[in-house]
Amino acid sequence: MGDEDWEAEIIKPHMSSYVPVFEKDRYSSGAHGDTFNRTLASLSEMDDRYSRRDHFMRSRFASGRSLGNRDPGESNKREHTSTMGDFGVGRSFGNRGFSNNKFEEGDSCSFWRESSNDREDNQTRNRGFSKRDDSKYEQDEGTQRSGGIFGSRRSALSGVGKGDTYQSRSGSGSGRGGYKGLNEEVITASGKNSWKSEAERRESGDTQGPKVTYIPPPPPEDEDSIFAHYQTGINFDKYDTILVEVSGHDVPPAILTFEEANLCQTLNSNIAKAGYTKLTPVQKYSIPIILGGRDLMACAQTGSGKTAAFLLPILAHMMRDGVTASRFKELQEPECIIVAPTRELISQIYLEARKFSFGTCVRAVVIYGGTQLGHSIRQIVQGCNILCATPGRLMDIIGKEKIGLRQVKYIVLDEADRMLDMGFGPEMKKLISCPGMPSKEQRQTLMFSATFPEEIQRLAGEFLKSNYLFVAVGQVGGACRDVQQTILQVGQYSKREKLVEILRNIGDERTMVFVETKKKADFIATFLCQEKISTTSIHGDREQREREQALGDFRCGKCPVLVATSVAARGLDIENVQHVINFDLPSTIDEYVHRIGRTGRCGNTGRAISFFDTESDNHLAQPLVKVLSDAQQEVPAWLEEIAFSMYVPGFSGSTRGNVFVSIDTRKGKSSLNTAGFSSSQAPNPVDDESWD
Ligand SMILES: Nc1ncnc2c1ncn2[C@@H]1O[C@H](COP(=O)(O)OP(=O)(O)OP(=O)(O)O)[C@@H](O)[C@H]1O
Repeated sequence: MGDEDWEAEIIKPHMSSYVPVFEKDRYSSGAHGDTFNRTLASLSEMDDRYSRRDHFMRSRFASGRSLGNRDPGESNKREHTSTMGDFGVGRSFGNRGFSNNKFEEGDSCSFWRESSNDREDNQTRNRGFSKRDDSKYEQDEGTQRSGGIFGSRRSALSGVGKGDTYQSRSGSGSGRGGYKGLNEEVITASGKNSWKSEAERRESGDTQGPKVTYIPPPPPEDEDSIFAHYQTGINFDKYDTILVEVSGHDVPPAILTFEEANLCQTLNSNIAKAGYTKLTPVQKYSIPIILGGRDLMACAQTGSGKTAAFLLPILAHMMRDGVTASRFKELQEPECIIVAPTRELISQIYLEARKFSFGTCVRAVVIYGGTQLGHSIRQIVQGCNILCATPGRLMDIIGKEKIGLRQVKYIVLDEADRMLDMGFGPEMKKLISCPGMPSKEQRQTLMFSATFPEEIQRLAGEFLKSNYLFVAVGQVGGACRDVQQTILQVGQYSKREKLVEILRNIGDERTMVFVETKKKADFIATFLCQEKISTTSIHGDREQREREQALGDFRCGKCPVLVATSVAARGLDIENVQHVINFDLPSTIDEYVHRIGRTGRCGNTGRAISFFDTESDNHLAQPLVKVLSDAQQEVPAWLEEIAFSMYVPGFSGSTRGNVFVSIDTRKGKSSLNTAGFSSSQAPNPVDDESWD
């Protein structure tokens, strides 16, 4: 069957009554349910066709299931042949006739070759916006309460709202995940510079579309939930053996115990209630540096306690400086601003801030896109010492003059490499040049991540005092050694079968499955539900309420499988995630390191299995070999062969995957990359599609 047949076939709408587990409760009837069913029907139909095709593929190439044992050259040839014959290499289904409503309308082809049409910023184009009257924030714009991220890690989040719909992709603009891209400043009707990009306006709900009405549920108030935590793992003590390097002048000595930090009694009590008895290496070094008033860039492996490494000394300073209890005011002037790239991550950081500031007069507030703007403002005006925010919502609130920056003493960029890259860098630059923002000499700027590409480190200099310190725990950009990494050679047409096989073996253990695009996340989640594997999904096209519900269902074990795009790759700290599966490998090795870091946290062990498709992933072979060997993992011989074959000494042309030049062919941009395994500054379509 040729490409045309395939496309024509899969866009036909079909009815089906099937509703997957991950949305089952919601769609028993009504128009929305119909929509959803129709969508699923298309998927289901497509799935059937796909299965037949897949089956055809397998029977054509009887060894298709054991690609891992094949000679790479042979495998390449086979996969290539089958792809050419059936799906058409180089065809971009995604470029044909997709619009915002594509998913609901049954245009659900292009799961395998889609690119730009699955991107966040495409969905925002040509949407107008109107500036809302600030005073409206006091009005109740309607609520859509449901379970959310503010649950104890142990508590189940339940209660899917009645009448919920699966219309996150309906083009309403309400609560869509993504914001990115056009960063032009906007002069509003009042002549004020709103500091907002088009995408930010959409994130804030400041568009002509329906208003964002979602109000996240309040965080738990009881002490047990606030201090709920999971146990450190058997390898926690091994952190002590990791080499730490601190560069810069006049480095304060590391501390070895919490007592040495000389924190106030309330903080010490909170640390104890949180179950922290011993410092992790990044905490040992960062806490005295921050307490000493120095700027810091810290790079430490995933899951090794970076959040507390900045929160504790900031809180200690605030307490020492006699921070006053903030009270209701129209304009709040926080002492600390923490930014992170995703809504779920910033919510998590907020919960940590709330935990460590428990019993003090410090008030932390979180604001992020996809929620009602009025709600964010209401939270802020009640008092705000520590503001945790995603960049879009932050700039929005600053533009609305609800936040004054004159008192800012600390700025924290979590996932700093992501915050400074092409996607968020412009917002961050705007933030530090906002009127009233103290200069870098007058504030303390702190950056944390598990990865820090060199070019981003250079950019970071603009934000930091010249005498900043750099802490590297272990290999910069290295993977956590507590994660057992396995790379399997799996062609794209065998991936689903392999995934099911693995998940059946895994049983009920919590597993995150990463895929390349939002549509594919839905598709794979639906497919797994059809296979009777309880699954939910999180990506930037889902409404915020749905994203939080999905995360809640995953956290509490209701859905032990979470299919995610890169929106969930960084920072999320979920108890008991035992497995990460890269159904699709990410485009950069840094992203790989973050993804697999969702397991093996805090001294616990975990497993990561990645499907390596020789049609699309060869550029990752070299950096993967490096990451695997640095983490003392077994390196498959076939991967080494591919890595070796990709190596062209002295060549600096456009070959994707050359170790000396990293090129994102989808952007057509290249950047020098000495290690060959860091992300380029240019986000690619995959990145674009998944961030908010
Ligand atoms: N000293 C400690 N003792 C016990 N648990 C700790 C300690 N420090 C941090 N933790 C816990 O370890 C887990 C991981 O911490 P955190 O999320 O801060 O890691 P991270 O380094 O920021 O990871 P990522 O790079 O993925 O963002 C959290 O549950 C946190 O509460």
